[in-house]
Amino acid sequence: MTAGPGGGETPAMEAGGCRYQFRILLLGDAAVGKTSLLRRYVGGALGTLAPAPEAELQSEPTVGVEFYSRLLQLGAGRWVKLQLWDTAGQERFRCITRSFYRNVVGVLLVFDVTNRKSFEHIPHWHQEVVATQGPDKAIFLLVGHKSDLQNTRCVSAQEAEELAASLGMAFMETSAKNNCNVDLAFDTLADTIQQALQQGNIKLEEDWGGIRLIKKTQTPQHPSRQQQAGPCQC
Ligand SMILES: Nc1nc2c(ncn2[C@@H]2O[C@H](COP(=O)(O)OP(=O)(O)OP(=O)(O)O)[C@@H](O)[C@H]2O)c(=O)[nH]1
Repeated sequence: MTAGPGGGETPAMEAGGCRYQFRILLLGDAAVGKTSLLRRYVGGALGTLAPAPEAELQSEPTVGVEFYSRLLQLGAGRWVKLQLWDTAGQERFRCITRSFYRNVVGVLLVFDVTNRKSFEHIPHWHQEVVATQGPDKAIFLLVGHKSDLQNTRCVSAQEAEELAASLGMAFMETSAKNNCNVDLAFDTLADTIQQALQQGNIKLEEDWGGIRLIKKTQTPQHPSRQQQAGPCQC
């Protein structure tokens, strides 16, 4: 898989078009690193973020939901637009973030490997989405973030893998600081969604925004970031 910057059209895009849009949500407790992970992924497409000094990672708590996008080539000239929704982990924004659960096809459930509570809350985050969407609608990936902090880790990879297996999803560790597995996490989720779509396990539905067919003219001009307090209308 290769990723494009979301800007200028490549020959592959011209040939294959950007046919699908996958909506992907990042969920997890406050300060687990969702925004940093997402910015690293979107920034990586532009080639502007080399492994960064820690100061570049720091971000203000997310207010409501923030939107990003990135183009991704899944092979054979097939491009998808990933619409990436970064949610606030703070409880006071929960009513806003919940309104976004229904129209997503992919969810990165993020915990901080140095924060046990954030790991223990993962089944709750998972259940919130499943209760809104019904089972087997969204594809989940469990992400143990801040893997660079080995000395203060309090969740082992093995127990995270066991939790992921019990919830029927894959598990991966990432670090925005070291740029470890960041692309791999998003690309793996997108690839799994694409396969589910091809196999008919996930279907396009008119009244569901998780996957959309989009025209070439609707491809994003730049990786973008917007902030909204209500559901996206596009
Ligand atoms: N060591 C380390 N710190 C990180 C990493 N990713 C994020 N952080 C730090 O973790 C803190 C929280 O990061 P955010 O990206 O704002 O976390 P968030 O989950 O988006 O937080 P909310 O918006 O409040 O839900 C910041 O101080 C980041 O610098 C990482 O990979 N390694």
